[in-house]
Parts: sequence; structure tokens; C-alpha cells
Amino acid sequence: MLAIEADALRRTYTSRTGWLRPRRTETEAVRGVTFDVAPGELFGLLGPNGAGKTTTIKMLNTLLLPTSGTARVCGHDVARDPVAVRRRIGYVFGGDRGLYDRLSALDNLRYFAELYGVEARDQKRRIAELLDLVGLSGREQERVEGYSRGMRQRLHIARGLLHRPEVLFLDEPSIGVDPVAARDLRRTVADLAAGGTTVLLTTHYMAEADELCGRVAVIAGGRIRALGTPESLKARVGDRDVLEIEVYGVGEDVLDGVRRVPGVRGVAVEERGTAQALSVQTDRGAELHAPVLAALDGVRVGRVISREPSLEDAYIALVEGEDSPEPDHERAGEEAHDLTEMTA
Ligand SMILES: Nc1ncnc2c1ncn2[C@@H]1O[C@H](COP(=O)(O)OP(=O)(O)OP(=O)(O)O)[C@@H](O)[C@H]1O
Repeated sequence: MLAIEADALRRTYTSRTGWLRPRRTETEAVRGVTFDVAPGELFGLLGPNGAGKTTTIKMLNTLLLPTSGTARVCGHDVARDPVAVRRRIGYVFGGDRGLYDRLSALDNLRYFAELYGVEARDQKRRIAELLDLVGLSGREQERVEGYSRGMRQRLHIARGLLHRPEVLFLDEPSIGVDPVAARDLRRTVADLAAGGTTVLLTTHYMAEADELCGRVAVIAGGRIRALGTPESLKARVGDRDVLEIEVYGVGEDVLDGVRRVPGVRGVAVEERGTAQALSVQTDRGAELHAPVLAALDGVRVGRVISREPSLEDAYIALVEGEDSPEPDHERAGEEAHDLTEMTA
């Protein structure tokens, strides 16, 4: 039996705007998403802001009803049998919500263990086990308000695992976490999957997805653009080289100039402190150092390196749309209906 089966999932939000003349606006957040996750698999859902990742997760974990399409978790339909689904899942989201700051980690876990119906005689052992798994043993008596972001995140994971869920949804676990803490977090997530828990992870960090996930789905504009192993996604940009250039204060007009250099297939910018890192994707073997640097004339340039494409480069190519076939389960013209929001 599959751990997660999503079949042509769609979700449309309606909101009312305007006061004098109220208008209904519809946002098609998820537009026909189909994928499966096997038991014990660590599956990544990647995509830019507003892609529809959280909406997809919320339909799978029974917090939102799909507008259309179906989903099953551990064999149970999310819309028809939400209680059975909830018993089998855990949900951990990034950020600061969901823990009691004035309580110790131990008291937080005791409280949630009660709430989740963990049997009293199992609680002590389960909590000790989880503190160990997430690397917080020895710090459990401290109040959560003194915890770092990474420690909070690991405590969130422990909380999500109290009732031994078969499937754990992890929404942006490393958001705002420093690199060392993020590495510890990744180890915790990998240990979890190695222990047999199915993990559905959303992340903005491609290196994290590449390291952890057996398969990933790239979602943009509410549709799956690509699905496969990180290697298979990287192979899609295997005909490219990447020039990584450190620059200081580059503007959109200059970037457009770089994009226009013949042989350049895509340009992405990442802020790195005072500098910016430009990733310029070029045709393989095109040797575009000189024309690209010429296009950057007048901009202060630091280190320049040439490298193989990474998952991040594959992702950029996919979400920028140039390498994105229309999904085969698109159902054009389908009317949106049933916008009921379920309560948890
Ligand atoms: N409650 C809501 N009402 C109306 N529109 C919404 C609501 N929640 C999300 N949306 C819209 O639906 C789209 C998908 O949002 P969603 O939160 O699923 O994306 P996401 O991929 O999780 O993005 P992020 O990485 O920013 O969290 C966005 O356009 C968003 O503005």
C-alpha cells in the first residue's frame, strides 16, 4: 500500500475584495497535482513562493478539502475518512508557532502527548526516545523561550512524532535556521526516514532536497513541472555549464544584458551578504567567460568559477518555465466548486 496517493488534486480559494462594491476573486492555488509516495520514502515538494506547496500539504493532512481530485494517506481517503488519516500523520511547519515558550521542552512534549492521546504509561519512554532522536536530551528542562531556532525546530519535529505517525509532513523545516543547526536537522530527518517513517518535505533549499530526498516534485503555478530523483532532474540540464560569478550591486538591466548573450540559457541571482552570486547557465562547452564578463561591464566582479549544474540549476530552469512541459492531467475549463474549509 502506498503512503500517499494524490490524484488530480485541485484547490481554488475565493476571497472577497473591496468594501463598496465587493468582488469575488478566485485563486487557483493547486491545478491538478498527481503523485505517489511509497512507505518509508523521503519525498520533496519544491517550488517558489506561492507555488501551491502548502495548499497541497494541507489537503493531504485534512486541513483543507480539495476542490476536486482525490488523495489517500495510508489507504484512507482524506475527504471521506479524515479521522483515520489524522491518526496516522504528523504535521510540522517552520516558524515560531505551535510551542509554549514559557514551558520547558519536556512540559511541551508532555502536554502534546496528552493532547494526542499517547497512553500515560508510554509517555515517559516515548518522550525520552524522541528527545534523543532530535538531539535535545539533557536540554529538556530548559524553557523553550531560551531555545535557538534550530532547537525549536527539532522540538517541533519531536512534537509531530509523539503519536508515532506513519507519515510526517515537514513544511519548510529549516527556514531561518543557521547552517550548522540545519545540518543537524537534516540528520534528524534522514534518521527518521531510515527508521521507516514516510516523510513529505517542502523546502526552498535545493541542497537540502538533493541531500535528503529520494525523489522530488517541482511545483510551480499550482502544477507539477517535473518529478523524479534529484539525479534525473539534474540530467535535464546536463547539456549546460554553469558560470558562478560573485558581483556587487548588479541591476536588472545588466542582468537582462547577460541573458541576451548568445549561448546563455538562464541567469539566477542569490543574495550573499554584501555580494550577490550570479549563476549563469550556458550551453555546454560554449566558453562564455569573456562575453558574460563584458556584459557585466561597470559592475564590480569577484570570484568566477565554472561548475557542473546542481539541483538548484535544474530547479531554476524548470520554474522559469523554459523547460516545463504542460502536465498531462491538466483539465482545462473545470469549474471550481466546494470551497469548504475543514477544521482540524
Ligand atoms: N487562504 C487563502 N486564501 C486565498 N488565497 C490563498 C490562501 N492561501 C494561499 N493562497 C494563494 O494560493 C497560492 C498558493 O499558496 P501556497 O501557500 O499553497 O504556496 P506555497 O508554495 O506554499 O508558497 P510559500 O512557499 O510562499 O509558502 C498563492 O497564490 C497564495 O497567495
